[in-house]
Order: sequence, then structure tokens, then C-alpha cells
Amino acid sequence: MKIAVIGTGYVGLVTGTCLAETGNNVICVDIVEEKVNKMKAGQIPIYEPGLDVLFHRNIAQGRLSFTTNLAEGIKDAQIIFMALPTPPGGDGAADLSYILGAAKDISKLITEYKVIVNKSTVPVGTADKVAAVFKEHTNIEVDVVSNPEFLREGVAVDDFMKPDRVVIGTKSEKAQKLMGELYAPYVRQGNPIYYMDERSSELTKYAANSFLATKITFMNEIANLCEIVGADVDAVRKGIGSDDRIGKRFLFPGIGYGGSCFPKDVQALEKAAVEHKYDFKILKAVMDVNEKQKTILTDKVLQYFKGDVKGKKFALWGLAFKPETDDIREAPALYIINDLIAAGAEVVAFDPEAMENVRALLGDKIKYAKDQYEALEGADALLIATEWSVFRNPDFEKMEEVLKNKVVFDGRNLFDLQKMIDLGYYYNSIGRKIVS
Ligand SMILES: NC(=O)c1ccc[n+]([C@@H]2O[C@H](COP(=O)([O-])OP(=O)(O)OC[C@H]3O[C@@H](n4cnc5c(N)ncnc54)[C@H](O)[C@@H]3O)[C@@H](O)[C@H]2O)c1
Ligand SMILES: O=c1ccn([C@@H]2O[C@H](COP(=O)(O)OP(=O)(O)O[C@H]3O[C@H](CO)[C@@H](O)[C@H](O)[C@H]3O)[C@@H](O)[C@H]2O)c(=O)[nH]1
Repeated sequence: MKIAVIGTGYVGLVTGTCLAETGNNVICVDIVEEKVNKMKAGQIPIYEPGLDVLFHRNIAQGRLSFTTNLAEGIKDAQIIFMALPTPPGGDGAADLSYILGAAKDISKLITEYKVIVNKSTVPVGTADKVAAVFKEHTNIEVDVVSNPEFLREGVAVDDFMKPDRVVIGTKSEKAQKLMGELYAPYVRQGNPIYYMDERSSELTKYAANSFLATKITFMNEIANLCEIVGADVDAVRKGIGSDDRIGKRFLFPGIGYGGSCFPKDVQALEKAAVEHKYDFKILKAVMDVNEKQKTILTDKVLQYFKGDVKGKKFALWGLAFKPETDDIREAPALYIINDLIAAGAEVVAFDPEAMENVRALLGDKIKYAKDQYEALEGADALLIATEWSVFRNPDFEKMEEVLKNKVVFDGRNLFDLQKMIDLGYYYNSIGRKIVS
């Protein structure tokens, strides 16, 4: 099939590349010329494990190409995917200007039937709004489909190629058939395609993200309670996670959920509820708890140093909002940096992939180490913000040689408590006993 993907950011690039991989002819459109030129030159603009192989293969085989020219991109496409930003507007509700603007531009260019697919995360009613834009500007028939994306950064290729489910929201039989054919190769192993109306599909995406954010937040509160009552959150996590009805995944407490999706989507769903005069109490609590959780590690640091960290040097392992990505959108590490710098401390950070993005954002507000051990040199304490594999089993002898104090604040519970006792560390993690 001939496909156009409008917006070649994270989702657009993964979608376009994975759709090319199953034999479709894909043109990715983006307005940022520099990015498009880079991709034309065979350079991949994001770090996503496994994507590079597919990216290069499909370019080489002529199935994947890039343009800044919308007319050229959509000319022969049967299906046009919109993978555009839906950032929070001033009031926290999703800003639909990218989607509605692109819909208007596309509507003025089409000359034959198209399926317009919305891959972005959008509030209920957006498909109707997009359809109205087309109706206003063209007589050409289109079907507007909601097809939310559930991929996780870091495992995006696997999530796209072997999705748990595909959700397709449309009442049009013609569009349903085309979308079913397009997705058939991805669900061959038996995972379902759920066909539903546009509104249910749009809400499914927000409900999924908000439920997962709630699950994490619930565990963060259990962890906080564990610290107060002297329980161990790892034991509690295993104890409840073995019940199928609860499930083992997304029960890891930490320093608050971050990333480009959960924070904005929980907020957008809550705002959408308000617009419909519904008071979504749980979501308000989730956002409130998550705000507090983001400062939990710096609270622990300040408590340890009796409120005075002026002139102290802190090593920070991890900047990305989670491992296996260079994405720093709403990364908890950024909040930690902000708090420590505001309190007069110095931060020396290391991250395997995200340092360039942080440098572009913060410049020389912090120092950047060439590896995780250099970050520790002369540090008063180590803080861990991202659970990269390289941090899980460090060379503790080397750490001891360079750290000024054997003090670790671990926001991701990477180390065994007994090991830290044996090594003589002060070790403060999340929802577990403090050892010293
Ligand atoms: N990042 C994720 O893991 C993820 C997963 C599932 C769903 N989503 C949703 O998908 C949507 C896109 O997210 P993202 O992370 O890919 O965003 P992104 O910011 O990484 O990418 C958006 C891209 O769109 C381009 N763009 C903006 N206006 C354009 C226009 N008029 N024409 C062409 N290109 C244009 C931008 O230059 C950018 O490259 C959002 O709604 C998001 O919530 C994201
Ligand atoms: O047990 C857990 C699991 C995750 N997190 C945190 O939650 C955030 C989000 O993690 P994750 O869901 O793995 O990353 P994303 O790539 O943001 O993916 C989410 O957001 C995407 C965008 O909408 C959806 O497509 C995915 O299904 C959804 O998992 C991160 O800050 C994680 O550190 C925890 O604190 N504890």
C-alpha cells in the first residue's frame, strides 16, 4: 500500500519505518527541513534500539523516503497517517492545532478518496473535528479513523511489529477493510484488532495511559508508606504482583512517572472530564502524588545533609526519563537537577544516551562526565535517576576509590540492601529500609 506519514517525530518515524518493513511504500513528511535532510542522508534522528536496522534497510530498498513537501508526500497515498504533536495547551488540555492545521492543509490538496488516520493521542471528539475540517474545505470523500499508538519508547519496534492489540476506530466499512489489510501482518501471531467507533478508540488510549500512571502512582504511595511503617516495597510488590488480577508489570516504585506521554495524557484526560462537567477525582490525586514523588530523592538528600547542600557536589546517574531512550521529556532527573542547583549544589551527570539532549537544554548549568565513574570523582553522594543496565552492577571498588562519601540515593532500587550493608554504604532507596 502507499502510505504517507505526516509528522516524523518519535511515533511517525517508528510507524513509517515499521509500515515500510512489511512491504508498504511509505513517505514521511515533516516541516523541519534539517531533520528531513538528515533522514534523506541516511541519518536516524532518534535513539531507539533496533530501529536503525529497519530504517537503513527500507531506505536502501526504496520503500521509505522523506520530504518536507506535503503535496508530494500525500499525492499517491491511500492512507495518510497523522503522527503530530498534541502538547498540553495553556490550560493542560490537549492542543489540537497541529492536527487541525495539518487536516486543513491536506484537505486543500487531495483529489481522490483518502483514509485519514489519527495516530496522535487526542481527546474524544477529535475525529469528528478533523472530519468537519475536511467537509469545510473539500468535496472529496475521506474517512477519518482513530488508530491510537501504544508503543513504548525503548522497545518501540517490537511494540509496533508485535502489538498486544491494534485499536481501529471507524464506522466506515471501506476504511475498516483497508486498515485491517494494513495491520494483518502485525497481528498474524493471534493478537487482536479491535474495531470500534472513533470516540471509544480515542478514549481507549487515554484510559490505558491513565490507568498505567495510576498503577505506578499507587505503588509509589505504597512505597512511601513502606518507609514509614518499616515494610519492604520489593516484598509487597512481589506479593501483590503474583496475583494475575493485579499483574507484575508497572508496579515499580520510583521518582514519579515522566516521559512525553503519561504526564500530558493524564492531565489532558482530567481536563477533558472537566469540560464535560465530570470530576475525575482519581486523576487529580494521581497528578498530585506524582508531583510530590518527583522531589522525593532531593527531599531525602536535603534531610541527610541537614538542609544544607550549598557547595556540595552530587553525581547523577541517568538523565533520560527511562532506560533505552535519549528522550528527556518530563524526565524526573531534570527536576532533581533543578532542585539541587537551586539549593546551591553542583551536579555532575552521566547518561549513556541522553547527555546531548540535556546539554542542549541546560548548557553548562551542570557538568557532564565521560562515564559513570568520572561523575563520582569527589562527589558527596551519588543519586540514581534512571535504571540503565550499566548502573545495575557497577564496579563498587572503583566507586569507593572516587566517591568522597559512600552515600547513595537510589530512585530506582537497583541494589541489594544486604550488599550495600556489606560494602558499608549509606544507602537510601524507595520504599525500603535505609541502610548505613
Ligand atoms: N512518543 C511516544 O512514545 C508516543 C507513543 C504513543 C503515542 N504518542 C503520541 O503521538 C503523537 C506524536 O508524538 P511524538 O512523540 O512522535 O512527537 P514528536 O514531537 O516527537 O514528533 C512530532 C513531529 O511532527 C512534526 N510536525 C509538526 N507539525 C508538522 C506539520 N504541520 N507537518 C509535518 N510535520 C509536523 C515535528 O517537526 C515533529 O518531528 C502525540 O500525540 C503523542 O502523545 C507518542
Ligand atoms: O513500573 C513502572 C513502570 C514505569 N515507570 C515510569 O513510567 C514512565 C513511563 O514509562 P513507560 O510506560 O515505559 O514509557 P513510555 O515510552 O512513556 O510509554 C507509555 O506512553 C506511551 C505514549 O502514549 C504509550 O504508547 C505506552 O503504551 C506507555 O507505556 C517512566 O517515567 C517510567 O520510569 C515507573 O515508574 N514504574
